[in-house]
Amino acid sequence: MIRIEHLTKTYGDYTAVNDVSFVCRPGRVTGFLGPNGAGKTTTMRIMVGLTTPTRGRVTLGGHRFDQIPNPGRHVGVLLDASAQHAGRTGREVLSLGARLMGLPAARVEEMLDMVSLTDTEAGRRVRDYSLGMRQRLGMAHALLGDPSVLILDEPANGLDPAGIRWMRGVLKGYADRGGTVLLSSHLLNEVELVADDIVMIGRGRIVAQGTAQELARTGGTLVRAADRTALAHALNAADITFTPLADGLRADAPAARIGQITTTAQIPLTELRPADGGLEDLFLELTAGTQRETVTQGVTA
Ligand SMILES: Nc1ncnc2c1ncn2[C@@H]1O[C@H](COP(=O)(O)OP(=O)(O)OP(=O)(O)O)[C@@H](O)[C@H]1O
Repeated sequence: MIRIEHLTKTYGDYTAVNDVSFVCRPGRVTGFLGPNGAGKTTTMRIMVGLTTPTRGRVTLGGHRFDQIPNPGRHVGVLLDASAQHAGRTGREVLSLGARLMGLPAARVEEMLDMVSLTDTEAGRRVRDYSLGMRQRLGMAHALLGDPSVLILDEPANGLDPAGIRWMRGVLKGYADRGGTVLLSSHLLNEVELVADDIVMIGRGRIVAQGTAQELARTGGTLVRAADRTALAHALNAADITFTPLADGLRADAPAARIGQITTTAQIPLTELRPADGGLEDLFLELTAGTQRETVTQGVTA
């Protein structure tokens, strides 16, 4: 369990992280989603004691990171795939980690195998690794001590599609065995395919959090009927807000509720389904103004 409570980090008069609170639960993957510069890395660095918070605190299994003896046995960390010593080989990086954590040498080979780094690749210096290979090595290092918590900053960066799928499988399997995973990304589709819970951050503040299903539902329901006037009238009568679309409308209520209302009002529907891109719309909407690009209508289609 990771518990983040009222975390704030300021640099001079700039607030990088602003009163952030959330919990990551065992057996679940928590996606930490936000555009560039939102405050994800800063939050994660505070979690593992690399940055001091201005206010608030983080506990991992009830303890601050710096109070955990042999932290690698409890918390696996991958913050920067390029942080490893460039002059060491992948195998040396893992062997050193294993020795520091008091693990048998066999664990190194096990991990190399798990992340599919071949014998030749493991013998190459990290400076000659591709970004994807560095991420694999970083994952091996994070999992080396068989920790119960994983903190990963953009771990899929640089991985090819097969690598991204592999990573998803590793994280899901890890959570299924009871592990706690926090994974950051600025890419929604990367997160929504693997996360059970999602925390969205924009300009240092949490803008939404909940289960992936809950947040997807906030996309509302797409509903179409031949008689649009009758449909709008029925929704108004039921106090359901909606947004008119070119050939239908998006109602701010679950599909089951809309179905109930339109059935009672005897309005034949031509379409009724959760609105497309619920999470994506929400992400773009909630972080609008916190992004560098201007989000214009139609871009999300
Ligand atoms: N040491 C520092 N001094 C001043 N500002 C900093 C420092 N570290 C981070 N920041 C600022 O804090 C903000 C949040 O940065 P952070 O790296 O946490 O964002 P992020 O969500 O991880 O972004 P990205 O997706 O681009 O990695 C940015 O505006 C960044 O410039």
